[in-house]
Amino acid sequence: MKDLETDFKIGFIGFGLIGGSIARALRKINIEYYLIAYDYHKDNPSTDLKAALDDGVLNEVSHSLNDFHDCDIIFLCAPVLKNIEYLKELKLIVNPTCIITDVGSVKSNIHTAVSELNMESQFVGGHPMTGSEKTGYLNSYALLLENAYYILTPTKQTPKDMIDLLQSLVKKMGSIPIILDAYEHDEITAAISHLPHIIAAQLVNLVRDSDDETEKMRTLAAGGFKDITRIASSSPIMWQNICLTNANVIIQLLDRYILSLKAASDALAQNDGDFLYKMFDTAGEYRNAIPNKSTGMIIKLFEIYLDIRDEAGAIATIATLLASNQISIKNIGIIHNREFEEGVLKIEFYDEQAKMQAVELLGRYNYRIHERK
Ligand SMILES: NC(=O)C1=CN([C@@H]2O[C@H](COP(=O)(O)OP(=O)(O)OC[C@H]3O[C@@H](n4cnc5c(N)ncnc54)[C@H](O)[C@@H]3O)[C@@H](O)[C@H]2O)C=CC1
Ligand SMILES: O=C(O)C(=O)Cc1ccc(O)cc1
Repeated sequence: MKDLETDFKIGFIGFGLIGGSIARALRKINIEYYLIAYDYHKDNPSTDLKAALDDGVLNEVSHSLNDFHDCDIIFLCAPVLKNIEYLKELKLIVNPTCIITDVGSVKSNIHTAVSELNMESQFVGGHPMTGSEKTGYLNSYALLLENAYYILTPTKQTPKDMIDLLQSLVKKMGSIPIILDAYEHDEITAAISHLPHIIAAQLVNLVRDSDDETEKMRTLAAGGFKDITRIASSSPIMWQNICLTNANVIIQLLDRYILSLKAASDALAQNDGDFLYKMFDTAGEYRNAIPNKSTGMIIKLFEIYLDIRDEAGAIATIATLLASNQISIKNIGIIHNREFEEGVLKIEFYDEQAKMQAVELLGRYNYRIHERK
């Protein structure tokens, strides 16, 4: 087995937010790695993959899986049902020493497929516990992986040197590797990830169906609603695949959740103040104890809120000030609903350093700045 310093050839099948972020992180680890991605679009080549070639993140884009025959590692980064479909073909192509890993949000299904294909000696399941509702290479960035837990689910037959190598690579990407059993993984992620995505989607659908043609609900939707429904903007195909492949575990939790909602409804009907108080109190206590910084499934937002004068050119002045100090803005916009956020202008930066520089600069110009803790 090669060590991490050598010139690996690393393949990607599926190259969006997660595949792109991993490739960017690998490129930072070792400029010599040869990174190749599969383009499954037969007719019109993917613009994302072209961009990655132009950026120097990828060395090669190929329409043929045969070009992956000499890969040292292959990352499967497509929707979970698609990842499984590639195993059979890869088995006929790759060397037995090639580590095949995936990044899918469900693990037991791919382990079952790997075992049926007798590929256990070269497979290690993977799942970076980080991400966002955004998709595609253009939204990817190496720092996405930093300080995030990265779950690895080796099989009983995965050689130790393959597990060690992948663990080292994960660490070098800035993530924190954790080894878990595939079934345990699926129970945990059903509760903390899969169920919340269903709840967020159906809550948004409920509001959408309750709104009338004046769309007051949509207009007035406040911070709390937006906080708990951000993930409703996630990729429909990705979440359809996740739900279909972890259905049994999700159903059990969903049924318990429905009972808990019924209990809340009964408490309201019975004017049961004790129940309602306890419901909010226990939830708040647990929620407040979830680590807020650096690790876990929390996307890192580098944003600030500013009070600005409601006059022409106010935003342009700030944008110019930042640009002339080489501080790039990722997003900028007025917050019309001030129920939650203080300040009316929201500015998002690419990283913590840019945010700190902006805070310092705008502070010097006497802008009132609010940071969300
Ligand atoms: N989005 C997130 O926050 C996280 C996603 N994951 C997992 O990562 C995987 C990829 O998700 P993202 O990168 O977020 O999605 P994405 O939508 O950004 O990227 C998926 C990529 O797969 C490609 N693709 C679709 N069908 C394909 C096929 N048949 N063959 C080859 N490529 C195909 C798409 O063109 C796209 O480039 C999924 O399995 C998901 O469960 C894991 C952790 C976090
Ligand atoms: O956007 C978020 O907060 C997420 O929950 C991202 C996410 C999506 C899927 C995963 O398997 C892991 C993380």
